Amino acid sequence: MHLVDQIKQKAQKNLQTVVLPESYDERMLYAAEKIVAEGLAKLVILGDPAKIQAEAAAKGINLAGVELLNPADSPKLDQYIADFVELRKSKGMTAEEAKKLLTADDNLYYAGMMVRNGDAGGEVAGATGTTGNVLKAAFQTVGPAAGIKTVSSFFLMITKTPSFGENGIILFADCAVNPNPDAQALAEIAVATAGNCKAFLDVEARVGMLSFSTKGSAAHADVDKVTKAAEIAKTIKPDIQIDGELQADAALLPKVGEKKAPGSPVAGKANVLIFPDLDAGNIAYKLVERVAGAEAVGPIIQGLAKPVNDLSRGCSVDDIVNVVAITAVQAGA
Ligand SMILES: CC(C)(COP(=O)(O)OP(=O)(O)OC[C@H]1O[C@@H](n2cnc3c(N)ncnc32)[C@H](O)[C@@H]1OP(=O)(O)O)[C@@H](O)C(=O)NCCC(=O)NCCS
Ligand SMILES: CC(=O)OP(=O)(O)O
Repeated sequence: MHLVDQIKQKAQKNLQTVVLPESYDERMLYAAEKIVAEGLAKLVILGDPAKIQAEAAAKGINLAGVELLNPADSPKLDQYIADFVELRKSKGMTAEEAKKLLTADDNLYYAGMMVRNGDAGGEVAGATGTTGNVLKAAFQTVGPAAGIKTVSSFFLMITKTPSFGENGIILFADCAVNPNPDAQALAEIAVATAGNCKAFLDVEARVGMLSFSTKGSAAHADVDKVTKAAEIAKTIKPDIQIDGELQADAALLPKVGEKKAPGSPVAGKANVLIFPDLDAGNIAYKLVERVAGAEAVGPIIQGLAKPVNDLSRGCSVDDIVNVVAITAVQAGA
């Protein structure tokens, strides 16, 4: 069964509530109709209910079964304002500023406080909002899970070539959050993504730490960062199967892996690819999606205390449905 269908089945068996703040993006309303029809999650959509209903009616979208909630009219608003002021008091947060953020048109902070307070199990946004804005709101409301220093992200890249990764599926990280991770952060990204490889694919990760060099073929500080990150990852998780630095061809193709990195436990069969920075990760996922025709599911955020997941502004309705299903599964885990 296709991975996305497996995830959807899990979501259907344990119905969770997901909040969608971006009612002002019509793709969210089309996705909501599908999510309810497929029984993937209970939904709360934030915004002016009259406006949302009018938009849905004009487009022939059926929102029966979806809760519509205007943050400005919510009985929880005052409690959320007080909680947010307390949460951000060391940053000088005032009640006035908190109210402004929690009733802002993007609804991102209100959605985050719903997740923080358990009024929704998870959140999906980013069809309209930039990743930076979605993440800032999530960091400030939900925050990192205990013990996590580096929140990051991964994509499930479902390629058309079964010989790559795990039956064609490869986890790419970090493609959305950390612009320029140092060796420690890169190691934490690798370890977190290896954990999600096991969680989502039920197989042990084989992590390729990517670079423009394989096993010393080039000498540069950027290469040193990647080799150091691989070493740090082994100290965080001694049983992790990880190798680097590796070029992408050495990580993915057995023949090239044998030639460039003989004896590597990962070369030629990596199912997790860790990119050295966000330039590489974000550009790579978009090229593999758009040029090679892979399905790119994500970005799935890893390391937050509760699930908040992002989207690309170029997402389709089905992309939203898929990420909501993943969020619901995470919320129910
Ligand atoms: C994610 C991002 C917005 C964080 O920026 P920032 O300026 O640190 O944001 P904030 O200051 O609002 O951060 C809020 C808190 O989260 C923390 N934080 C930021 N990034 C973090 C990370 N990766 N892991 C854990 N905590 C993080 C901050 O330290 C801050 O903590 P504090 O409030 O206790 O001081 C920024 O790194 C970014 O824009 N990343 C690129 C996003 C992007 O454009 N991706 C490409 C498209 S997908
Ligand atoms: C994940 C991502 O790249 O998002 P966007 O395309 O919206 O910048």
